Amino acid sequence: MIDQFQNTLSSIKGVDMSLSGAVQAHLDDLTKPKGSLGRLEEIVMKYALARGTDHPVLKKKKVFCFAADHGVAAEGVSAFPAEVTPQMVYNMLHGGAAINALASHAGADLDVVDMGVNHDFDEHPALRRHKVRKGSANMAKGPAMTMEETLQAVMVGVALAREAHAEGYDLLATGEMGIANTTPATALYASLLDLPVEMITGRGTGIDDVTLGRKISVIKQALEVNAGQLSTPLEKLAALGGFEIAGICGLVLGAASVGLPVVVDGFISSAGAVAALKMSCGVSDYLFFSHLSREQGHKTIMNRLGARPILDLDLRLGEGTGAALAMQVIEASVRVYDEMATFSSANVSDKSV
Ligand SMILES: O=C(O)c1ccc[n+]([C@@H]2O[C@H](COP(=O)([O-])O)[C@@H](O)[C@H]2O)c1
Ligand SMILES: Cc1cc2nc[nH]c2cc1C
Repeated sequence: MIDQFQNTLSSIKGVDMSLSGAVQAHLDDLTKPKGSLGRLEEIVMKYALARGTDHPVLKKKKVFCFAADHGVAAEGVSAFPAEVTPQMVYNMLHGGAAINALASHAGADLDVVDMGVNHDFDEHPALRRHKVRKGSANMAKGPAMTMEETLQAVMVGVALAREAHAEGYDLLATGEMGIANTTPATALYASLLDLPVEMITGRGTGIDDVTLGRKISVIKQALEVNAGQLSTPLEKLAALGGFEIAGICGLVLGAASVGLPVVVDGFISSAGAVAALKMSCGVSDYLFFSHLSREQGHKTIMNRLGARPILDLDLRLGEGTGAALAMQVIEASVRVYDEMATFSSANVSDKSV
């Protein structure tokens, strides 16, 4: 498994920047003052470079919502009980979650991926069954996952990205569902980006002050207990992550390895993406951070990465909701690039006075 993982990393190549001249020339030839479509121009440039063409197409889109449970939930770090994880998976399979509405609005397909939910699910067309274990171990007492489990979960994400590429998808998005998962996500950020725990620990599903204090202590304890096994990004992911976070990390790596752009959802998805970035910096050419989560710390983390998320709507739900919305902005960027007239074709003067 480690060989497959290393092969994935070595197949990630940065984009061919030599295409940027042709893309910029087309953008500047469209009937608008230069640069006046602002970040839409930046977005279509990134999308075109990731796709390796100055005639990019964006038709097929898919959101992967990775679900898992977390042993650290037993420390009382969430406002909701762990049973909500499988209950929300059923809600998604029945079409009743926010991500169902927003993926449908974006014209994106939705796959729910069971990476490690503490429940046995029957087969369902929208459910991908890749359970590694029925929930991670409590990271406050030891590593959340073994190295073998971590690699297995990462390689599930890689395989899903490659399958989507083979099926002709143009753009992928991450999402997640997992009660307590802001706790491992925060521990990962603290370790991967060397950020103070207090500064980046937030209220997740809506915890009170007492629970917030406990959550901070639990994260610090996890960093201490696992201190001996935090040398590489993969070790950090194993000790402090979770099955859905590892799946997201794999989806990002797999997408980058086949030249497919991927839209990263909020606080927890970004942790999987940051793990992938630390494993291979070439990944950044393929990543769109969809939105700035309301979750405390996300702004600090985005600033640390030098990333500017596409949207800022005070979302803090996860599931892939912000990513589905941002897919529509990316699609809008590609459509203006593709559909607008040029100065010469529309007989509009391109000279400013
Ligand atoms: O994506 C976000 O920015 C986000 C921020 C806060 C909470 N969540 C969601 O809420 C759950 C985790 O919150 P918690 O309090 O149980 O750690 C999990 O199911 C996430 O999808 C998601
Ligand atoms: C109801 C509910 C829905 C969610 N969706 C993502 N995380 C969630 C957490 C809760 C509690």
